[in-house]
Amino acid sequence: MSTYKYATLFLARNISVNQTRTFFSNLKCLDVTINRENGVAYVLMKHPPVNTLNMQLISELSLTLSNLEKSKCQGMILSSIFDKVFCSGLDLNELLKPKPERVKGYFSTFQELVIQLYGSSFPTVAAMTGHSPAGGCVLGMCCEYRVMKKNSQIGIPGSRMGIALPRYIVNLMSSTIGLRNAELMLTKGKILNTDEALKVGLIDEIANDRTDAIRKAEDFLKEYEMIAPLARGITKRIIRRSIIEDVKMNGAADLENFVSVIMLPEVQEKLDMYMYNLKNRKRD
Ligand SMILES: CCCCC/C=C\CCC/C=C/CC(=O)SCCNC(=O)CCNC(=O)[C@H](O)C(C)(C)COP(=O)(O)OP(=O)(O)OC[C@H]1O[C@@H](n2cnc3c(N)ncnc32)[C@H](O)[C@@H]1OP(=O)(O)O
Repeated sequence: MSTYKYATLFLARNISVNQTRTFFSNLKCLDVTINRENGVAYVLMKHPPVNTLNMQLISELSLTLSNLEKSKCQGMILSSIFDKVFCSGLDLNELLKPKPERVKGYFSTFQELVIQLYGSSFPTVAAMTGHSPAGGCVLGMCCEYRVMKKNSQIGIPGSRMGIALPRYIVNLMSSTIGLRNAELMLTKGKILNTDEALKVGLIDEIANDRTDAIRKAEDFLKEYEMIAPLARGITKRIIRRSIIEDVKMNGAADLENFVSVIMLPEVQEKLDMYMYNLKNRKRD
């Protein structure tokens, strides 16, 4: 990230660059810094133009989470350097005309990332600086708290793309917004605006801009400063155990099933049309 962007991010919140340290310098799609004073990690996605989850970004997120676990970080804010988009979801190019082994590896890496983020021992907040469709929504749901910038959109359009979602994604959505809302949202492939998302509990707070989103994320983490990390972590794992265990038990079969559906000609046709519409839609 440029010095200018660091300055705007940190100075806006009264944190000087000297109070932070760069955690990794060799990441291509992420900026990771840790505030020395409170041990909070800022993990900012920076994969232009819209933080599409290609293999590199997924792998870097996974590596970063492993390292944050080892470093005993006190909390993590997952965000984006882009003002309009938090994360545009999985890379549609990976889903179009895929080789079975490649697409299997891709989904398996994403599935592992989901479990890692969902099961992390430290508190996690998504400061969603903009749109968060599909995989972006999933990253947010894996965090414990979600702040989203106003006038953004969030949801999982799987049904609209002709794709039945894997079981762990359905479970994740159900545990976030309840079974009834999840059923309505996922069967329709509904995308919600910020107010609708707040109403069903898909997000917890609305922010005016990215600085406000980060500040609200920090406020959430501050509430844990006086809570024993071990007790907190164990409690979180107990609450989240059933989804994690379910993926361990059924993830492989789920994946096989999912890959065979993705390869179907009618699904490929639908995805192709979806991509065509994305490339040719009127930009706002
Ligand atoms: C369906 C598969 C189910 C798999 C289930 C497996 C696990 C479950 C996980 C949950 C489900 C995940 C499924 C997915 O994540 S599939 C991806 C779905 N994502 C989307 O539908 C988002 C599509 N993108 C947008 O709506 C917009 O790009 C935006 C994020 C709102 C940003 O709009 P804007 O700022 O106007 O930017 P552009 O639209 O111009 O985009 C710039 C550029 O990037 C390309 N692009 C955008 N998103 C993707 C993507 N996900 N994959 C590949 N490419 C993407 C876009 O086409 C533009 O390219 P060009 O400049 O060449 O036109």
